[in-house]
Formats: sequence, C-alpha cells, structure tokens
Amino acid sequence: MPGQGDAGVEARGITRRFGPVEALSGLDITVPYGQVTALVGANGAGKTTLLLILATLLAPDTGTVRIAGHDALARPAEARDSLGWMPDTFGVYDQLTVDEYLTFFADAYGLPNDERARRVKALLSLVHLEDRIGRPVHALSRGQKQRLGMARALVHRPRVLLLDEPASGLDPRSRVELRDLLRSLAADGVAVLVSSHILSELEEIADRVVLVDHGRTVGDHAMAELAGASSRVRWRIRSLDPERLAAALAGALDGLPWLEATDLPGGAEVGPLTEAEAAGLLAELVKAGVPVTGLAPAGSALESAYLAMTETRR
Ligand SMILES: Nc1ncnc2c1ncn2[C@@H]1O[C@H](COP(=O)(O)OP(=O)(O)OP(=O)(O)O)[C@@H](O)[C@H]1O
Repeated sequence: MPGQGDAGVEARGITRRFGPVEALSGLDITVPYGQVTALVGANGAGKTTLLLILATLLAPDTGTVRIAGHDALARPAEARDSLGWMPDTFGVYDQLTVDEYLTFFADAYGLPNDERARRVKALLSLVHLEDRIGRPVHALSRGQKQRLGMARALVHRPRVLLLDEPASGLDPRSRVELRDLLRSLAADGVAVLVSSHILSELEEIADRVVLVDHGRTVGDHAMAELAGASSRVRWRIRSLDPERLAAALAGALDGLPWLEATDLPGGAEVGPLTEAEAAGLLAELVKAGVPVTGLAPAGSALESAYLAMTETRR
C-alpha cells in the first residue's frame, strides 16, 4: 500500500503537562508501515496521553507529529483521514443499532453511498458481528463492543491504526482473531501501533516494541533482537519431588543473594538468572539428587526486557 511519509507515525520531542504532572517529557516515536509496533510501559507512563496526541484528540505542549506524512498539529483533518483510532473505552451512540453505528461513521468519513452498505457488512463480518445487525449497540457485551470499535477504526481503510489496550475485554478466541487481523493489516502495509499490558500476547503480534517510562522513550527494539538478548529471566523448574527441590533451593539462595524462589504446584519459579546461571543452578540441583524434570524460562523475552527496564528505574 503506498504511504505518504517515510513512516506512518513520526513524533519527536513530545511534551504534555496536566497541571503539575508531566505526562510526556520529550518522547520520540516512529511507527513504520507494514509493521505492528507495541507500546509498552507501566501504569501512568504516558501511553494513553501519547495515543490521544497521535490521534489528534489532544494537543501536545511542544513537539512535532506527522501522521502518514501530514503535519498532525497544523493539518489535523488530513491526519485524521489517514488514521484509525480505537480507544480503550467505548464511546456513546448507545441508542443506535450496530449497523447504524458503523453507517454513521462511514458517512462521517465520506464513503460514497453505494459503497457504504457493502463496507459496513464486510466490516461486521470481519469482526464476527454479522448476527448483531439490527441490534442496539447497548445490548452488546464489552468484548463485542471492543470488536465493533475495531470495525469503526477501519471504516475508511486507514494507513495508520492506533489501538489503546484493544485486547482488554476480549475472550481467548477474539484475542487470537485480533492478533490475526492486526498481522494481516500490517501485511497490507498499514502502520499499526498497539498499547497493551499483556506482554506475552504482544510478543506474538508485534514486530517492534517501544518502551515508555515516565513520559520518555527508554527502548526501541525489534522483537527478534529481544528474543536473542541474554538478560536475566525467571525460570520454571519442575521436579518429581517438589519438597526436596524447595529444600535444595533454600540452600542455593545463600550463594545467589538476588535470587527469589516461589513454590509452584509440582516445582518452583526462580530468578532472575541468565541462561548460564540457570544451567549452573540445575547442575547444583542434580548434584544434590533433586529429580528435576523440566527447566524453562517463565516469561517472554519482552517481559524480561520490560522487567529489566523497570528494575533499573525503581
Ligand atoms: N486528563 C488528565 N488530567 C490530569 N492528569 C492526567 C490526565 N491524563 C493523564 N494524566 C496523568 O498523566 C500521566 C500519564 O497518564 P496516561 O494515562 O497517559 O498513562 P498510561 O501509560 O496510559 O497508563 P495506564 O497503563 O494506567 O493506562 C499519569 O500520571 C496521569 O495521572
């Protein structure tokens, strides 16, 4: 899909205050076309504030924002034509039916009359809500509303898609479908930016991750690069004799003072340890006669990168 500008989103030096709170303090972000970029950070890090600014719904105090090549601050209407926005909470219009709701937005985006009905039907089928046609929006469940919100964001075939916690109300099947949908949009050339706290899920969706902390970008990594990083992670140990494992780990804790161990059914979780440290611990356990049946990283590479970032910033 031909895009304007080098990337879907290019924002530089964004600052935004709310009274005494500096929500964003010089944040930079680039969201390339054809990729899913994950926006990750602790509660209050500034993710929603950033997404609202990129969606042209909130003005920054300083900085520049380009959406599909358009200056979003000087020409917000042009930027809006190029972007789809899915907020974390669903808006109003509860009295409309599901199809009236989408038709309203198709109309607002200036879709030609003869295309509107077809587009609405195709979108409802895309988010598996065809059987809700004619039903009021207020009768939808939270997850169904999320899916309708996704359809709304796609009405005008945007080249840039911004999603704030899109998976939060979804059941497991809908999450898988959301993942597939975002991957296929990226494959079509759309620049997708998605914020979420569900790191394991993002790892399967995203090509890149931008880590935000206290209103600043503190990391920008390709997911493949993170997977190869040898950072300390937590490890899950399975044992035929969990009690002996717990006793042996209690001994090991003296030699590895930073190590924390948590009992799990049938084993324990320990960490943070590098791969080499985990192998060393395993050798100690085997030497102590503990029947170990499994040793595997407990979290994802993204989770490790995130924990490493927040560990140093506490
Ligand atoms: N309208 C507002 N008025 C005052 N303070 C605000 C407002 N919006 C955000 N803030 C503050 O700005 C900071 C960043 O908030 P933001 O909602 O962007 O964080 P977030 O990363 O999206 O958090 P979460 O993961 O909890 O959704 C927080 O300290 C928040 O309290």
